[in-house]
Amino acid sequence: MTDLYLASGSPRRRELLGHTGVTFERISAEIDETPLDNEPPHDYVRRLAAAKAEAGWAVMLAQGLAPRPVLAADTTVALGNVILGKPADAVDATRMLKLLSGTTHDVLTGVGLRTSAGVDVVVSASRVTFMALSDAQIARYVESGEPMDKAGAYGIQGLGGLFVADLAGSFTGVVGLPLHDTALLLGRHGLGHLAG
Ligand SMILES: Cc1cn([C@H]2C[C@H](O)[C@@H](COP(=O)(O)OP(=O)(O)OP(=O)(O)O)O2)c(=O)[nH]c1=O
Repeated sequence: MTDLYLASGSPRRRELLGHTGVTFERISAEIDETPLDNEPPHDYVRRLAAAKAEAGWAVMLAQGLAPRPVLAADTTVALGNVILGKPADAVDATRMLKLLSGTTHDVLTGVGLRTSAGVDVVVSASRVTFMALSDAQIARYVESGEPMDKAGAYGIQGLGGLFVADLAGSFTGVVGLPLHDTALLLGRHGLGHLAG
């Protein structure tokens, strides 16, 4: 029997979730990802992870699907209190990469699990240090197209990994679904390899 629904369009999240030992189906859940005025990044990812899980739960009910827990996640890059989401275009990606060049930033991933008891959220926080990037290196990277669907305009699992001089935290959290924290969250609800 299927354990849960994954409210995410991200192929990376689908692949990572498979490692936790749950069986799942995908469900769509679209939400407004605009940060509130002066919203701290930690509060923002927590709110979005919960909202995505709630949105998935609402879709499940509206479509009359079999009731199951709904898992969702949100990843954001934070430079201090500045939230860097997915770049709007190549110019925006270039702006973000210039901000990250030669600095250390936080990558926060919130994971929400909506059950009939409510929504349970965990946040994984990692610190990533970038090498100093030249304008030519940034231009070539933006040209590759890799930054476009990723928070902070880079993918640590791809070419973006070349820029990462140091990582403290969860590699899978940076990619979009922290395996350890997600498995513990699922385990608390009796699901997956870390249940019981
Ligand atoms: C920093 C970083 C982000 N990312 C990705 C993870 C997320 O997919 C994306 C941030 O966008 P999100 O809004 O978290 O997720 P999404 O829109 O891709 O998918 P969903 O349907 O679940 O809402 O950035 C990487 O793949 N590698 C990285 O190194």
